[in-house]
Amino acid sequence: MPVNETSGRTEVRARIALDSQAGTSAPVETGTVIELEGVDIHYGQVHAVRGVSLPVARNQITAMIGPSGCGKSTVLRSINRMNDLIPGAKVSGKVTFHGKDIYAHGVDPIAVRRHIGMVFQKANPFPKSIFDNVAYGLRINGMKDNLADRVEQALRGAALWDEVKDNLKKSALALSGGQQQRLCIARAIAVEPEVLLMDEPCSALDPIATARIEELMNDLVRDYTIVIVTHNMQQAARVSDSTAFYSADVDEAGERFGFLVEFDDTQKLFSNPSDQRTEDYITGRFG
Ligand SMILES: Nc1ncnc2c1ncn2[C@@H]1O[C@H](COP(=O)(O)OP(=O)(O)OP(=O)(O)O)[C@@H](O)[C@H]1O
Repeated sequence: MPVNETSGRTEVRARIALDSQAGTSAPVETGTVIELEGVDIHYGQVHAVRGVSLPVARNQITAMIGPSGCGKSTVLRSINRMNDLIPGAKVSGKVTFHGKDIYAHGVDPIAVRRHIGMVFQKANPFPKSIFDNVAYGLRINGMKDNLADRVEQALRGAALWDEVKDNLKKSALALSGGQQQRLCIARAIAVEPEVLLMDEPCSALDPIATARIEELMNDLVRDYTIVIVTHNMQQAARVSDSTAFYSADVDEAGERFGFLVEFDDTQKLFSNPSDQRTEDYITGRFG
């Protein structure tokens, strides 16, 4: 059951242009921030993910669940063009951000990632100070004014400020795993993205650190749209508003591929799924 409510924020984020040309058309404000339409993803000759369509709603948490290898992370990476960094990876179909195709000619993937940030499975702080980790994206994006304030705000936003405020010059590598993951969240939100993609952000954490991140997600969703990949169905049920359940199958040629089985309101998907395969998975009969 979703534990958060969509915030009644009155402030509407300024619509964002992905490139200079894109800024010329008046954007339409809708509840959908990102839309995947018939997305296919290849790794070289392997057609790993087929025909995924789903909307991502603003200021909500969308979870992606499913068995290992069904393509959850692959789909997640397609949302901010992280797959561009994998040799041989190719995304076809359409991924739009506020109605604009993020794969269109002329769209800068770095600009996409600035608006759609990512937090990875394993915390990956740079071997730098806590301050410099958070300031890193600000500096490379030219957001150098009020640097200390921005770093503080990001650390507060990631619920880490109180723990590190007296040690900002200390190496980030000296933090605990849970603190490192919150530092990575601070680093991601410092550049003020609109969307946060989280790829199994708690899988390396103990239950206490996991609970802190879940609590944090609940706070962050007031200001950000979140998409999380998780192996943990209970986590998806606890934190998300909508859930996408993926599975894998084998085609006539014997090639394994992942696909979206069902996408629905989290409460509905876990209590009354439409598809037998979802029911089998959530009740542990998947085999
Ligand atoms: N960098 C890559 N190069 C080639 N194939 C890849 C790569 N990354 C993923 N794949 C393949 O794509 C398919 C989907 O993998 P993906 O990691 O997206 O699944 P997943 O559902 O996130 O799995 P898990 O839950 O185990 O992390 C798998 O068959 C995998 O082997």
